[in-house]
Amino acid sequence: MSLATRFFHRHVRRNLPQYALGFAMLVATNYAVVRIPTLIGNALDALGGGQADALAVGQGIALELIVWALAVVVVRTLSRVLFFNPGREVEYRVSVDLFSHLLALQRPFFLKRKVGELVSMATNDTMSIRLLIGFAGLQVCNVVVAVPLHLGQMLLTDAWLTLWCLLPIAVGSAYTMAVVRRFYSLIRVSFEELGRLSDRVLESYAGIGTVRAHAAEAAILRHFDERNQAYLDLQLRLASMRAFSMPVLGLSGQVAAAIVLWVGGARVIAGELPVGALVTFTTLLASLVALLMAVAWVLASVSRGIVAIKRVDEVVATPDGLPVPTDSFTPGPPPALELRGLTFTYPGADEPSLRDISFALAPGKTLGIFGRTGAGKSTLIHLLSRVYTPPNASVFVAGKDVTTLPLDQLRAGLAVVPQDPFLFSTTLRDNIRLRGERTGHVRGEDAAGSASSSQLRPEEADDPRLQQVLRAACLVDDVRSLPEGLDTVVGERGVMLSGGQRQRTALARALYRGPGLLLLDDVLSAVDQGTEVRLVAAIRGLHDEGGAGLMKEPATTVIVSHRTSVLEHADEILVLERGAVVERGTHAQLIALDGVYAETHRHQEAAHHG
Ligand SMILES: Nc1ncnc2c1ncn2[C@@H]1O[C@H](COP(=O)(O)OP(=O)(O)OP(=O)(O)O)[C@@H](O)[C@H]1O
Repeated sequence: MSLATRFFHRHVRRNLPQYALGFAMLVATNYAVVRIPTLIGNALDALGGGQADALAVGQGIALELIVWALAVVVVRTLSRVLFFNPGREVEYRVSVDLFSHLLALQRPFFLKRKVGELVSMATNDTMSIRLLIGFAGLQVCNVVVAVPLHLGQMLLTDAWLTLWCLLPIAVGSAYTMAVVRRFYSLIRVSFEELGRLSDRVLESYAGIGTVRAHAAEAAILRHFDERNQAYLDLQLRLASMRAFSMPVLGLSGQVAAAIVLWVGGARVIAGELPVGALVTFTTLLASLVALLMAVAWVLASVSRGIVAIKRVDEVVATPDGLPVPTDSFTPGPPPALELRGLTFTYPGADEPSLRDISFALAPGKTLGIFGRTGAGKSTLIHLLSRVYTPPNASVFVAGKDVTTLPLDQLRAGLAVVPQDPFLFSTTLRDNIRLRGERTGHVRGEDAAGSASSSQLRPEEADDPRLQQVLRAACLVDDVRSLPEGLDTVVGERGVMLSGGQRQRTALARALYRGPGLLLLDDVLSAVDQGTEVRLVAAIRGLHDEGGAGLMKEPATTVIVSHRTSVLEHADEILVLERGAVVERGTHAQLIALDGVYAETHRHQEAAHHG
């Protein structure tokens, strides 16, 4: 199926009735527009003919003119509404389509495409599509209706004159088409340049703290200026192309008008053409030239719209890269977790980041992952949470190969707290509740109560589960010190919070969902040792605080850390080096082994006590 057909079926087809009605309105508008000059010509001929009832005839025609003019106002307005509104609906559908597909696309896609480029696409390109479908669609349909009607009426008025004036108009139109073709090729470049410009702005904004800390404002401004200048140059080239094409078409219209006066005037003098017919003809010609000039203008919108449709389609047609699920998964009780000889190489990398990793973790048990920086710890978490897809038959959750499971089902049963968690610029409460629902093996008493919304008012802050989670994540004192407590808006990406508070908020978010599988990627790196001890105890004890715990059973937990104190109570610890397991066992076994883990433990203990 071609892109045009696909786009039509997906986004435009359901508005066909409106377009059909709008088209009928255009026919009516143009019929009236063509009829008016004919009436004016008839009135002039009646008045100049010297008959006794000339005045009455002229007045009758004047009244008819008023009726037609009013009709034009009504049908023209309707035709605009019937074209412009669907244009907005199409823009809405394209935006939803693009956004939902972006949500489905996986990490490798976002490594290739810049955020600014995608933001520009979601705003600038969708707007260009709206202009194509609404404004340009109206103008193009108008021309399709109006040009034959105008030419038909001109031919009826005087065929010979019509042929004469078509010549310069054809030359002007050919020139405009050539300009439009060049215009089209530059539009794509201009869209890409705008994407790069947006990306530069976003990146500078995101890194504004670093820029200021290094007094790098001038360098950043210079980079921005380069992109901005490139964009400006392109826009100026496009504007001058458009600026030239209009007057050339206008000139061809003036030449045609001069020919009409020259040739037509001679025929009027020779008595071969009534004056009224000449007036009708020149009015129709002026209207035709105005139409063609509007088309020259609209063709720029058409070019932009077509380029935008292609660019958006490239994203929407990008496969999500996920294997087709053949099995299903019901989020619920803590699952068993197993790795069988997992080896993984990042797309485009030469060396594997994980080599032949195997372990089996029973439901509710805790696995610790220890290793130096770059050892592959986060990669393991990425594969368990399926940020990247592991090779077939290497990662098993509840005995099922994760590559056979639908991603949404798998993710509904797990919670991952990444190393550098993301907070939304909303309240602390909404950041913790996030989806306003829970899916895991949570206690029954409040499972129903808070599933509905993330819009709790302050007086409803006593969602018991939220309070439990705040205690577990050691956030109670922090919440008290915030100006509006849980209703404090934490700023862009949580700038109002410290690194440790952000980490604990992300931990609270994960615990709130009561996941069966909990994946913690070095989440305690920014908290002090005292808080760490309390957090570890809380994560381990969530299920058994004398029946008041968050979960019925302990979650199956994978916890990554540089600190041996965090991993002390894990049921098994894997020590990774350059992607491979070099030591494994419980804390006590690893200390007895006296390898890299034991050595680090001694250093950390000495640092802590010394
Ligand atoms: N997207 C990627 N593409 C290619 N290589 C990557 C990618 N992400 C990580 N790597 C490489 O994989 C290896 C393991 O990285 P990983 O982030 O898993 O280490 P880590 O143990 O979590 O380190 P740290 O403790 O510093 O977070 C590193 O050599 C890293 O350069």
